[in-house]
Amino acid sequence: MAAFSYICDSVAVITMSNPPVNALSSALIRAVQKAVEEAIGDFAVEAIVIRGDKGKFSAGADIREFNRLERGPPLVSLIDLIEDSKKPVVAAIEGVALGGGLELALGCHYRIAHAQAYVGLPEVLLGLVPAAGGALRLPRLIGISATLSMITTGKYVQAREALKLGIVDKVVGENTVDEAIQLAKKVIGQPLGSRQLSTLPVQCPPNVEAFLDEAMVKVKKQFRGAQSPLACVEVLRAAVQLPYLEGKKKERELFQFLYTTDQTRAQQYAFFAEREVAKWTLPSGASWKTASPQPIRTAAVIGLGTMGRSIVTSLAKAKIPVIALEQDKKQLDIGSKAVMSLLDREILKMEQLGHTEFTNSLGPVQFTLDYGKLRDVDIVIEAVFENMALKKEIFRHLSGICKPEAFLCTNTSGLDIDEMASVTNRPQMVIGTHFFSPAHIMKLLEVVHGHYTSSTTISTAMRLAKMLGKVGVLVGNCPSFVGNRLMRLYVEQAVFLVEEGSKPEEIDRALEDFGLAMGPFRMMDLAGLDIGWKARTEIGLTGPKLPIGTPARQRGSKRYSPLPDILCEKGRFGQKSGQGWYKYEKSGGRNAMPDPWLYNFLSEYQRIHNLKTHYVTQEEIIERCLYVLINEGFKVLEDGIASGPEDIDVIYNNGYGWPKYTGGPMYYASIVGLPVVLTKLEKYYGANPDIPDLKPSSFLKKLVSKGNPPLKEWRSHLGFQSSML
Ligand SMILES: CCCCCCC[C@H](O)CC(=O)SCCNC(=O)CCNC(=O)[C@H](O)C(C)(C)COP(=O)([O-])OP(=O)([O-])OC[C@H]1O[C@@H](n2cnc3c(N)ncnc32)[C@H](O)[C@@H]1OP(=O)([O-])[O-]
Ligand SMILES: NC(=O)c1ccc[n+]([C@@H]2O[C@H](COP(=O)([O-])OP(=O)(O)OC[C@H]3O[C@@H](n4cnc5c(N)ncnc54)[C@H](O)[C@@H]3O)[C@@H](O)[C@H]2O)c1
Repeated sequence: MAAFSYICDSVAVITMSNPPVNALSSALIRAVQKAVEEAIGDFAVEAIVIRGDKGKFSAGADIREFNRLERGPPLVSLIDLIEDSKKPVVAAIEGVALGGGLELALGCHYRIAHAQAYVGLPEVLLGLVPAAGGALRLPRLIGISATLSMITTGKYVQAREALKLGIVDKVVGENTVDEAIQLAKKVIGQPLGSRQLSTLPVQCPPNVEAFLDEAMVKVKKQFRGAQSPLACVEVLRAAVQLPYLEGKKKERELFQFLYTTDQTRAQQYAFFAEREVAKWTLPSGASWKTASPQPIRTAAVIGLGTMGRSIVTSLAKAKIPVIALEQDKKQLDIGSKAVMSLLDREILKMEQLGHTEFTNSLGPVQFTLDYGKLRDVDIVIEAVFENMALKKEIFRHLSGICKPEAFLCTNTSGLDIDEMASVTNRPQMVIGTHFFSPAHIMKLLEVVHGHYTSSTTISTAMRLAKMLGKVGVLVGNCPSFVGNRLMRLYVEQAVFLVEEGSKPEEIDRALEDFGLAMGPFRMMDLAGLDIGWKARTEIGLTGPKLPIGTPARQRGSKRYSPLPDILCEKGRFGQKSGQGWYKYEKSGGRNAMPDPWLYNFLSEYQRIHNLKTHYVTQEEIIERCLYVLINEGFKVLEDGIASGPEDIDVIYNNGYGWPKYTGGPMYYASIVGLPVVLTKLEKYYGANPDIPDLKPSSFLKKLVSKGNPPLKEWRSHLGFQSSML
């Protein structure tokens, strides 16, 4: 840990060093402060350049220090010291300048960035507000509107966009530090007043108060339930209404308030959980440290339906050349048009952000019907219909065609990976890569490890996730894997509650108020009710394979609701057919409206089946839908399908619209308290003995009997004997 300096001509170059991301720990802040003071006091120095070691400026305040009691020197006074310097200070930004890192750069008088660098104020993603002057200096530099968009979303802005916005003064392709030294030399002796951002007026739109009121309404709607985006708007209001020094006080107050909330603790947990899951380990001892990923230089995707087309786009965005294959000319034409339109949209987005060279930097896509073209690719991702016989036929075929080193992946939502692997000549190189829709946007990749899958294959699939900018989570092979296995029970519980007297919109509202991006009924309507119907028909839960005489609302000894099947039989597939659990303005419409037809239909259904309805409270909706999901999470841990609660939380936070500010379902359970979750499950199971999924899992019971240990200790109570990983 050091901030070391050298003098080049009359320019002192101060390097911040705290691997791996030069986080501004107390020790680093102290070291930089000392180096800056020395440079300011040194007669031989006429200008200063601040840079980060190993190609990274700084990822901001050291989050690992957040929970420590002792505090180092404040970052705020270091930044003030830099801004007040009479000698010009230039930030040479390589890699990242995030949070406190960007705030430090904003304290510098000039900023030069490498073309590949990113800047941003992502504090909101940790449940905080920028608190080292970022939300006060940035609007003085780029205006309220652009600052609002950056600090409420926490988005990372690439150098060229940062240049367009005015955050940096220059973008360079190479030698960032040399360029910064040249600039520093050039500006020696020039007045710095206009470069000291805290002294400038805030750039406001005409009716700024109305603008901020409107922003508050929008942010409340967009980030339902999250506190920190609202605090970001408040901080901007302070920037507008108060002189800089008073604004600083307000910024500090808001930070200190947020700092004590459950939301920030949950979001920090979620941040570290995402890093934790990348460090996979198998009971065999193989791990992310020992296994070597193989290079992925080329890829192929089979099937260009909903998923295939967005997987191709995701690969192209990561600059990986792709061969896209379909079953016949008609599907190939449809699929290739869809891919080209997705790629065009990506290019447009990037051009709008100032990336003129982006067009050349998408991976090339080649469309074909010819399997022979797949001979030399490094990896194939199959995304055809969810049908085992078809998938096996394709895997058998690929096995004969692809080079022996090629990895064979399936995007199945939940079919058996081992069964597919068994028909190939390389079962150790077969793996599930379960993308989420739309694959070029959603951050999650569930990496499904089969019985035969080698550690090299796992390592390569996890590397693929990283190359695509996704979070890869390694899970074991069981029907529906982790995400969908839990989701099925949650959705089923919601449907049971409709049978019992609730309405789809009441259930959606309760769960959306809890913070989920979309309630279960709107989600089913969006995804298409026919998908689940097809799957249930295939396994004989409904349709012609269902044995004659099976009671309508029972399968074996378990309760079953035929409601979704009946809606499909009536052609109500959701948005695509203009009606499902809701009605829509037209087929393909998105505006979900409660449907009086459904109310009549439900009353009739309840009458026919002689169902007693009751008033379903918001509390019951939340508890039954979420606790059944959490209970299954404990079973997944018990079965060794996920290696820890963090894996489940990362899956839900990134693939299912779970509100990150509650940390994820397992973290949420730990906050509610496991004894509470257990008691409620016992109560609901007692009232519904025909819903065995409500029966508390033995792992949950074990944890309660061990005194409700904190989440980070759960793994130690698991043992590895049942691990499927
Ligand atoms: C009134 C009081 C005043 C307070 C002042 C407040 C100042 C400010 O406003 C608050 C902040 O800056 S809040 C901060 C705002 N900043 C952010 O939110 C930035 C968050 N960071 C990121 O977005 C990504 O990590 C990067 C894009 C930097 C690198 O991505 P990548 O290349 O894919 O790599 P990776 O795998 O992601 O990370 C590698 C390792 O680095 C670790 N680590 C990372 N950042 C850290 C940090 N700040 N700290 C500590 N550690 C940090 C990470 O855990 C991992 O460690 P491991 O032991 O190996 O597991
Ligand atoms: N739709 C989702 O939200 C989603 C999410 C995750 C995973 N999945 C899984 O992804 C897979 C694909 O799902 P989808 O929704 O994209 O299906 P889809 O029906 O939209 O597309 C499947 C495509 O595969 C093509 N295809 C069929 N047989 C083929 C063959 N022999 N050779 C080449 N192409 C062939 C079809 O022409 C079609 O274009 C399924 O396994 C599904 O379970 C779907």
